[in-house]
Amino acid sequence: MKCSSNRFSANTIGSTSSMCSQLQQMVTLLLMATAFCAISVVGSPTQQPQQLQKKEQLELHNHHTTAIRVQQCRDGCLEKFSTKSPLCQKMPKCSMCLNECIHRDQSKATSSIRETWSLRTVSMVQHDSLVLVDVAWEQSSTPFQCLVTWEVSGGGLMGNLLTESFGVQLSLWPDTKYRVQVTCKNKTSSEVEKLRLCSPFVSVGNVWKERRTELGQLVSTKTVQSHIDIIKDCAGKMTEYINSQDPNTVWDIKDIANRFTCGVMTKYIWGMDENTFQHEGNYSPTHRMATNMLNQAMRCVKYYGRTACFPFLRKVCPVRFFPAPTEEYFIGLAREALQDNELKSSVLSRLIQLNAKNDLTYIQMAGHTTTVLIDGFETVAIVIAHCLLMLAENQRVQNKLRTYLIECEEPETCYDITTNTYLNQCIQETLRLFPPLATLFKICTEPITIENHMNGSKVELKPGDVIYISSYSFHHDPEFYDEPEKYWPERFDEDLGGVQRYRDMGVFLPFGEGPRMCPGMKLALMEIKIAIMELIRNFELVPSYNTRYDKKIDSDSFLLRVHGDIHLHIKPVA
Ligand code: HEM
Repeated sequence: MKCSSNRFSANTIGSTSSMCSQLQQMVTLLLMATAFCAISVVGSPTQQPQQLQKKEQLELHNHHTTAIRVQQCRDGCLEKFSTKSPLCQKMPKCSMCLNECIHRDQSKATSSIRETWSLRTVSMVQHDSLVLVDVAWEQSSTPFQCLVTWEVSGGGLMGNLLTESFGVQLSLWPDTKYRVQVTCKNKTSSEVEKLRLCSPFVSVGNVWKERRTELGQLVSTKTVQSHIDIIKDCAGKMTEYINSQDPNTVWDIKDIANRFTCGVMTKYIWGMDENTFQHEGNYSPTHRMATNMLNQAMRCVKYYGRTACFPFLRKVCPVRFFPAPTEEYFIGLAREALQDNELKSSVLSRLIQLNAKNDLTYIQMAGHTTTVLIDGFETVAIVIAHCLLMLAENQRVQNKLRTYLIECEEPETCYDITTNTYLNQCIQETLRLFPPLATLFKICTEPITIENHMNGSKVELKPGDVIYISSYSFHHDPEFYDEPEKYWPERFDEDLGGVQRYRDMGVFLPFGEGPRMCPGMKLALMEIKIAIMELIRNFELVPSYNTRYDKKIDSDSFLLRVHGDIHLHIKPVA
């Protein structure tokens, strides 16, 4: 009897020995009359398909591909552990890498697998010239997919099958020693990804606190302030791009705004200079990936809406939030950028600092980079586009803003997002009319009774209740805002109480409210301000023959935005 193990038994090897003695007793009894069976449990419930492929490769090319093995091992280590870990990092240590990796995997493994699953032989019965062996493992509430492989010990004949049940019957030769392996992966987590789960948006409890604190450092006031020049530089490229085209061009300003925010984000996060304005009629590689990622996320949110009453459908037919190739792309990007000796952005440096403190994995670090990108680039672009549309339609406001920007005695105050300038008022008024996230979702954590002051009725809420708050409804309610459909930035004048007055009433919520309030607000506002300043100082925005005046909202989008393209003329200021 042999209980063999394998490097991919990362989380399981430790348990094998304890199971082994159990099995030995059972098997010894049965085997005397029938067959020998050596069983090892391989893998963990969360193992990814990619790892399965690696395992197959590893075993198939056993003697020829040491280099590949070492590389795979290193990749595995870096994903599982962290950049801090000296494990598998340096070329000279390659030969030791595999052993160290296995060793570390083993020590990590023991506890987790014992809690989660174990493998056992239920029966072995001789039937004619074969032995029918029932092998079973523990049931789980999460959908699993398991690959069962068996081979004659010492190499040789092999069979395999894929199952979603918790046991299989194998037909084996008698008097033969077999090695049976079961590798399970959690269907949900492998098909519905790694990066999304790193966002505070989808986290709760202590995990949320950790993720939120980490992310907060990547978008803190200090970090944002230190990136003003980067944002200005991208805004300068936007001006050059517009100037390089025919002044009579009818522009799709959503597209312009998107190129701007994507350019800012690639520089802000990875320190990469991808001039997103150079790829005319096309997008830069990162812009393309980000767009694919976002579009799929939007489809997924829609799917969640449609299945709200039948959540079990999501288990039967899971839909990815981010497409797998984009996920691989951004994990690769993060890994490369973080391994580079010269860290090219302060976000990367912060991630390394966080890693030193919290021992983050590559996936977690990559997760933070995609959170900043995906939560930021489209929302910010939409606000810029809507603001430009409003300014084009309201020449009075546009002229007043331009005069203010040109005459601004202390240009530095323009970059201060807290001072109540006319620029800020124009942006806030845009956010009021078009809050990109028009509905907030909250989960009740303690019992509370909410009273309707209009008619005295009461609603009792209990922990776990989901609350939807329509910021859009508050923003458009004539009870709080005079002529709510009018674009009138002066409503936020300091003399009238400023934005704070509406926030105090709880009726101005473009970035949400409470502990879950948007952590990217400062970054978003800084980008919007710099883009609007640049364009209004240099250009006049004029509606074109096909500008949408009806402001019909895109009913197909999770983010609130005007339907279709937003067309405008952008003419150099005379
Ligand atoms: C104009 C642009 C943006 C708008 C209008 C916006 C709006 C919002 C809103 C309304 C929420 C929900 C808040 C709540 O439930 O109370 C939110 C959450 C969030 N936003 Fe933003 N956001 C913007 C840009 C960004 C940027 C640039 C980032 C990048 C870091 C970001 C990251 C997040 C994250 C991670 C959450 C979840 C926070 C949590 O659950 O703790 N957002 N955002």
